[in-house]
Amino acid sequence: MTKQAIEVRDLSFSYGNTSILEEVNVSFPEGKFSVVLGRNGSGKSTLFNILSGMATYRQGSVKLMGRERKELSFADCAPLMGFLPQFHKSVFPFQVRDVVLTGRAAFSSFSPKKADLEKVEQAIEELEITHLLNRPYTELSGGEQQLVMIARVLVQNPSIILLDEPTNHLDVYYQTFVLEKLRKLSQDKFTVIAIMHDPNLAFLYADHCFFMKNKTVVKTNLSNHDSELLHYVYNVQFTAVQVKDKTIVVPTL
Ligand SMILES: Nc1ncnc2c1ncn2[C@@H]1O[C@H](COP(=O)(O)OP(=O)(O)OP(=O)(O)O)[C@@H](O)[C@H]1O
Repeated sequence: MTKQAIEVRDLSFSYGNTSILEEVNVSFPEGKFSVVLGRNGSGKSTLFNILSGMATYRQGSVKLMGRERKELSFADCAPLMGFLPQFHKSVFPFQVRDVVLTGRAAFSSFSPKKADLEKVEQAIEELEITHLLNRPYTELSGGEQQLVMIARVLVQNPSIILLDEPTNHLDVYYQTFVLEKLRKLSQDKFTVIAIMHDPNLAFLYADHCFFMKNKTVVKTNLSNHDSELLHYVYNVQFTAVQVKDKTIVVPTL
């Protein structure tokens, strides 16, 4: 049986009196690359903020590797989950090397060890951003900052990697580069869960796609590529076309 890295049961969440999530039930399988899609404001980031512990839930259950999320301490969570939030602005001109190193903070407190520095070098090399190593983070472009923040999550080496729009600001080369990397990480037994906006990139790279609509994750028997499901989620008519063994969808003209 497939093991679930995250199990969400009957989760509801409100900001003040405004209900954002209602009765969400979803499980993200371990060692797979899952993508969450849905229209703007459908609650994707809110769900991720709850999964990552940035927002606190009062109704329902969220289990990470079988353990209730709100009962886990910061130290419990660091090896379990790394999170790339949607917005990450720094006002301090720290060098890229130091920003990435903060991903090891939960493991090394204030005195990084040789192994921590090696992990930083390795992540920076893996993401092909060695040329940025000594640059102030605040002077980087949006896409460069995004890559630095992905490296920061990787050095944490968590079992579950949660990314809110990881391809934000990235050019086509880096979009495919990062998605390849995420797919490879899932093949290496990491659980990768990302929010994305492009259904085609999700279909090309992910093992599973989940759609949010009407404050919850859609339960459906329809396949991901089904134009009927996509119409329901996005209120746009889609035409599906076959490219080799892949299905691609385009808005119907
Ligand atoms: N801190 C907050 N206080 C009040 N309402 C909020 C807050 N954060 C988000 N919301 C509202 O919650 C709803 C869901 O927002 P959320 O950011 O989760 O959506 P999303 O699906 O991630 O959207 P997008 O695709 O645009 O990033 C929106 O209506 C938003 O205005």
